[in-house]
Amino acid sequence: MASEFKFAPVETSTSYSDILGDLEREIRRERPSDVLQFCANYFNGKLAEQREEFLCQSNLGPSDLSPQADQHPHAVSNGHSSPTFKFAPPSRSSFSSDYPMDQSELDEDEDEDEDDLDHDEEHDKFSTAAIPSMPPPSAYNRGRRTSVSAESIAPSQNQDYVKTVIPKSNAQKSRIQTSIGNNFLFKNLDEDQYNDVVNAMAEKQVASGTNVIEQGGVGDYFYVVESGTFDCFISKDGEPPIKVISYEAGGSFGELALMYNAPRAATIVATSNAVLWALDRVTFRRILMENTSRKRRMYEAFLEEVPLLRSLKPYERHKIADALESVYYEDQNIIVREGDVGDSFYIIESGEARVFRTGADGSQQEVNYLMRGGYFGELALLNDAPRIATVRANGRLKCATLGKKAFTRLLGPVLDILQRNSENYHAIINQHGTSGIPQSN
Ligand SMILES: Nc1ncnc2c1ncn2[C@@H]1O[C@@H]2COP(=O)(O)O[C@H]2[C@H]1O
Repeated sequence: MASEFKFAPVETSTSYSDILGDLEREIRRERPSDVLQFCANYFNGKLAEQREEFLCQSNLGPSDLSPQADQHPHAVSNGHSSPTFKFAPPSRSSFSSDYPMDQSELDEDEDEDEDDLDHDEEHDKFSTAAIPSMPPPSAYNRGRRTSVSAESIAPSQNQDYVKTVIPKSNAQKSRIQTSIGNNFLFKNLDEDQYNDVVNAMAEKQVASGTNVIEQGGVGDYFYVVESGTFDCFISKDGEPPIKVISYEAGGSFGELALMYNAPRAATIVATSNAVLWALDRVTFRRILMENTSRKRRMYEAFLEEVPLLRSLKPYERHKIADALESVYYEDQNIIVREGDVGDSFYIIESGEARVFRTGADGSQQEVNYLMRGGYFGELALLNDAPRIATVRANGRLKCATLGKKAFTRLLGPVLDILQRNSENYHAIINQHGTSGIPQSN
């Protein structure tokens, strides 16, 4: 880890009122819709210029500030539809691309130096016609934190917030509605919050092969996919980038850097021409962050314990956490009924459930018993077939549930385990003359 580099103050003849005068002129000229964000970016730009000036004066190059940069691969853009890479390394030693920080670090981090905003080259990578104009991005000091505070750290407590409003046609609004309708992060918004989010979103047309986010860059936007596909790559310790996940319509990415004031944890590349809705950092933090981090924290420990999900990477479990809903049942309540159409998958958070099948003589036979961490309801979803068993609460029961779409999208990596286990059910069927029963683990 590089030792912290301290900037010596640069002598400047610019007075406070000159600075404010310049800013005032810029604001009149640019007429930004988000004045606060514009000011934050403006001062960051100034700060970067000042530091560059200092670098020139002291004959330091950026690599002197970020010594790891040269040790990492910088693959070259080929400009075609295949992904292009240009990775910059995360600059914080505490940062891990699996998951940047835990909550205590987050709190500490927030107390310590609040939000910071650097400009990023991301703005220049695709059409930003719908995004309020920003000062030119600075390539300086990538991924390194500056201490310009852009917005409150406790977003919900910020009363002075200036809302971002990007005018939209009804057609655009309805496209946003469709895009975020399947995304769990937008569930439970009240009407005002929903309107604020729709108003703040900016449409971005992205050409295939574009790096929308670059690992190590600074977070400015959270993205929801309207159409097209994206791949996510992580590069670690000079090794070749590894593809960790793909996104399609309704998917979202880019939340981590905004939540944790951390460098971008991964590179996201468009694998087809695509349309994104970009939500600025201030609006994301004010409206979506609290709920997202609360849900991830809530399910984190539990999902780690679920045997089925053990092989998943932490980030894959976080995506599942975003999509989960907890449901409660009283003793003897039926959760799924044999013969019904299945639309949900269940993991037991607490309590117990008993599984029954109708035997050849029409009687109910108990065929399985499930406890915390056990799962059921996957067969109907996997096979697009009616439920083959009834599951009943044995005492009070709490389940975390995933709908069919989320199940298909998020449990892809454990599909082989699910299928293997379902073959075990068939062995049970053949042995006992009953149809298959979901196995707990
Ligand atoms: N395994 C992963 N680790 C970290 N980020 C990931 C991972 N998989 C997907 N991502 C997404 O990639 C995004 C890169 O930008 P962010 O760090 O802001 O947010 C990140 C996540 O939304």
